[in-house]
Amino acid sequence: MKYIIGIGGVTNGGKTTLTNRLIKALPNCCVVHQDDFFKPQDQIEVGEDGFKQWDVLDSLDMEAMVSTVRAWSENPVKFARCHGVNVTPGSREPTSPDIQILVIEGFLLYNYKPLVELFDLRYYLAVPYDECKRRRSTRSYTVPDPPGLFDGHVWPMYLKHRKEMEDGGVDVGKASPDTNPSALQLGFKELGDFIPADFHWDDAGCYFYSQVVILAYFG
Ligand SMILES: Nc1ncnc2c1ncn2[C@@H]1O[C@H](COP(=O)(O)OP(=O)(O)OP(=O)(O)O)[C@@H](O)[C@H]1O
Ligand SMILES: NC(=O)c1ccc[n+]([C@@H]2O[C@H](CO)[C@@H](O)[C@H]2O)c1
Repeated sequence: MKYIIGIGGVTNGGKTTLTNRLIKALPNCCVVHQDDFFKPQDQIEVGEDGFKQWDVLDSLDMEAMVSTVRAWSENPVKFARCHGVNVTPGSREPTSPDIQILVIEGFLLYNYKPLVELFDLRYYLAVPYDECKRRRSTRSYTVPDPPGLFDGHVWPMYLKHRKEMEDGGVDVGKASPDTNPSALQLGFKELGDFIPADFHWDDAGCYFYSQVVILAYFG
């Protein structure tokens, strides 16, 4: 059985942190980071606002990203071995099936149709504006943020893409893992098995951890 899990959401929402937890805890688990598909700096357009437009789909080679995901789908075992992931053969017993997992982590996973339809599970991490801005101000990317980028470009693009995703009907939230067979097969009845112990599942169907809200869709 193959599963593709998306860890999407806002910049500095904790996607990499959660992804690193998941890949340690899950068997036969490969990872794809969307940030590895940024185009070279000289190909990033400068907007009318004067900022390089990093936080848009055009700044990413999404075709190459989808090809990478397809390469995993065609032969997960070969992909895992090529990427140094230890492969444990599962038994053919239904109770312990042969499971291969791909975790895809990134800030714009659910706005590109050829990618969005490949996920079996979608997570979306969100943090409030103040916390996001604070975290971002401590980060140093390969190309450092110029003054004003967060308010002038990063946050407005996050809001725009989130709205597009929601308007487009991409479901990232409010489904209970208790009712979904594919989540159960992965052992996701209690997500806390895989992520920090102080996560909790609230009545509205969202996970919380520290300031992070996790919306999860079990498709
Ligand atoms: N649950 C959490 N509670 C508090 N702080 C967190 C949590 N998860 C991550 N952080 C902190 O938030 C910052 C961003 O985390 P991380 O790099 O995982 O985010 P990200 O979503 O992958 O960011 P980006 O993709 O924009 O680079 C780090 O300083 C990390 O220590
Ligand atoms: N990784 C990079 O090359 C890079 C360069 C410039 C900006 N960023 C930022 O990364 C975030 C997604 O993780 C986006 O908000 C980009 O602004 C990344």
